[in-house]
Amino acid sequence: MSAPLLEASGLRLSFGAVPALDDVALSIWPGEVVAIVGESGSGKTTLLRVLSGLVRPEAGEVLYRDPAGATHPVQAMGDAALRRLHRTDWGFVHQNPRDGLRLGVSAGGNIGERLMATGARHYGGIRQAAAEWLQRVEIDPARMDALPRTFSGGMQQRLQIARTLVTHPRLVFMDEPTGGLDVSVQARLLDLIRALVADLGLAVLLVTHDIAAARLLAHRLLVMRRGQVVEQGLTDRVLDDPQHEYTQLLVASVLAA
Ligand SMILES: Nc1ncnc2c1ncn2[C@@H]1O[C@H](COP(=O)(O)OP(=O)(O)OP(=O)(O)O)[C@@H](O)[C@H]1O
Repeated sequence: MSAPLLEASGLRLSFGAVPALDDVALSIWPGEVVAIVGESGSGKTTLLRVLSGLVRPEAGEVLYRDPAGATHPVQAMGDAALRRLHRTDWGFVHQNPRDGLRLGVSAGGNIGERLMATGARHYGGIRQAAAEWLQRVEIDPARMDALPRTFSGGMQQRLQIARTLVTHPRLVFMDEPTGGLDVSVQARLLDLIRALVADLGLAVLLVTHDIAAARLLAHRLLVMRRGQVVEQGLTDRVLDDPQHEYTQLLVASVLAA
């Protein structure tokens, strides 16, 4: 009955002699969390950027299905339509919160701005929603008027997540959302992401080199190596019974670490 939110096929992109994407296909359904794992340089971030329309592939197609069920080739969308999509039905959580936040705007403003971009106008209502979202991501609403630069790295990342989710996107792209944080902070953030994803029924495309994070969050895994998907399947199947030699190495190196 349901159909994929996003369907990609035949994606290719090279940087010089390096094939960052080599005939990649992928679909994601509503409410599904798909992790893209692989070593550094395997093409994960490039794939996320192509899927979200930020970078154009040399070949292949990405189809976006809107809430009414109509499909649109992402690469043919104009800049304005793509920007609107990124503010409404899609969200993007960057590894570095500074890439997803406005540092000169208060914490509440960072959340409120997204709501205003989707048409909210009532100041009291926007402030109320911002306070609720701060609470939801475990930031004291009393910090509403503080600037994000006065926040710790973990708090900034939680604020970026609140700013992204406040407009209830159906699909969220996450690029190493816990990268660069202390291990204890990572664990707490992963738990928070897991709870929010389940509560909101979000579909998430998660890029990570952290197999434990993929195991915790993802229903399905894609393993990338040198621009190709070498293995994919349900998370537990791939991690407990890896078929491809490279996946076996990846899993073994984590277990040995
Ligand atoms: N803008 C660019 N210019 C030149 N080469 C690039 C560019 N972006 C990516 N590459 C190359 O494409 C390949 C894939 O890079 P990508 O960043 O997608 O890998 P990744 O799996 O996300 O790695 P990491 O985990 O280190 O972020 C790498 O060899 C990288 O050096």
